[in-house]
Amino acid sequence: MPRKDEHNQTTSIHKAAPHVLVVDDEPDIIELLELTLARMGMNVISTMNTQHARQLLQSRSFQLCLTDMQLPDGTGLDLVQYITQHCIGLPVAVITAYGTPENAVAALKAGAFDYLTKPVSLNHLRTLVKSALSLPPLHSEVTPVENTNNRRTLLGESQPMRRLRATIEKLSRSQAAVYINGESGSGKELAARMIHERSARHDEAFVPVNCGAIPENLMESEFFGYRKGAFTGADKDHSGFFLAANGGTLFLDEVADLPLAMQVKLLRVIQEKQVRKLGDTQETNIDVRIISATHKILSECVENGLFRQDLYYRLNVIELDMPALREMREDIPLITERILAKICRETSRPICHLDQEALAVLASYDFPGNVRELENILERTLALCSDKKIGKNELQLKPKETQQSPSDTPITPDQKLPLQDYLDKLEKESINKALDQTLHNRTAAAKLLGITVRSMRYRMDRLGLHLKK
Ligand SMILES: Nc1ncnc2c1ncn2[C@@H]1O[C@H](COP(=O)(O)OP(=O)(O)OP(=O)(O)O)[C@@H](O)[C@H]1O
Repeated sequence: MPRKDEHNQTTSIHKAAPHVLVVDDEPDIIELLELTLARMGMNVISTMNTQHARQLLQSRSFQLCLTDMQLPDGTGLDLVQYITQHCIGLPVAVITAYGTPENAVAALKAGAFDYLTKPVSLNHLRTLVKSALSLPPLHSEVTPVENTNNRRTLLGESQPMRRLRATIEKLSRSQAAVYINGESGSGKELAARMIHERSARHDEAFVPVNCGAIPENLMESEFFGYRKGAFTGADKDHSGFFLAANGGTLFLDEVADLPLAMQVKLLRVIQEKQVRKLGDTQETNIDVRIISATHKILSECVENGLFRQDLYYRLNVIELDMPALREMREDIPLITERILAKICRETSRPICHLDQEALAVLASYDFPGNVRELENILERTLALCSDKKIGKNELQLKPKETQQSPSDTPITPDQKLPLQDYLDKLEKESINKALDQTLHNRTAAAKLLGITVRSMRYRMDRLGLHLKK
């Protein structure tokens, strides 16, 4: 009997059963998906082309859409784009042919929740469906003031911060690997937590790992765990980061610091979705979302041979750039007030405020350590001052910190500057010299310094240097 375009599994219809739209032109796959989903208690509607899928999406309400990539009248990607524009909040997953990872990445970038590879593994399908259906309801967090449920959020009302929060909201409705780039203290870990807390994985663990802080000889046992007796001192079983994060999110901070040998092992685990503890003979299936971050430029680490390109592509499906605090100066007063209120609450003291002059000093400061540095400055200030109104002197910013006394004299290490300040000064001088020599041609100056143009741009931004017009 010829297959009709639409199959309504009336036998399994239940009032509260989630509705799933399946779009595929292969009868075998439709049948497999219909059977599996019906057994999971879903109400399935199937169609074989994108045009009919659009009509169904317009006329009915669904809780999930599964679509093949290659369809007779278009691609699954078209459908993902249609859904992200017209059915906001509806998770859509694509089914890609084996060996076409670029399709999966394109779909994730376009806003797909996740992807399945053919031949479809029923285990993966079930996990995907359960995750998609446990997504929390969509809500807008473009304005954090509306955030009523006490979850931590990135503060700020500037354009970059509002855009960032909107992107985080979108990313939390996907399973894609996210790579967060930004300066130290700019909120990378907070962004990763926000993605996790707003995702289908919010009830499972968020496991943050500082890759730069683990001794190389312990890396494998820390990441993959071990069985009792695997080595001297292994007196009990240990889960390791991957198993601890199973079902949840693993946050790999300072990922550029992973040694190359460990990168190979990490890639294998991410690709296979299986982990084997040291001393174990069995692999365990894992379902972990990876979010990674570094203050370095990862693509440069790849260029320099310090980071594997294949792992870079796995981790960097979607890139999130954290703005530096000095790029959102207008937010400094608001963030300052919120941090002050928080410290006052935590230390049970009356709420205090900065006066206009003190706020102006902070608003013009460059914050190389970003919001973390602002937090430290305010904590120090409140620890030393009991007034309700805080003036600029109470902030105790050194002249260098207020950046009101730039010195043109060359500095040497004997001047006992903090190392970072000393290195920044040297870097600034070299860049300025190269720019002068090349009549402010950034590309030529970068070449002269033996760095890429991207690195040059990043360093100039970081040091607050501008090209002369
Ligand atoms: N926009 C923001 N609003 C409120 N708090 C922020 C914001 N950005 C950063 N913070 C706070 O600043 C501190 C540092 O943030 P976080 O640890 O997320 O930075 P990071 O980029 O991961 O730093 P590092 O690179 O050093 O690991 C945290 O207490 C965080 O809550």
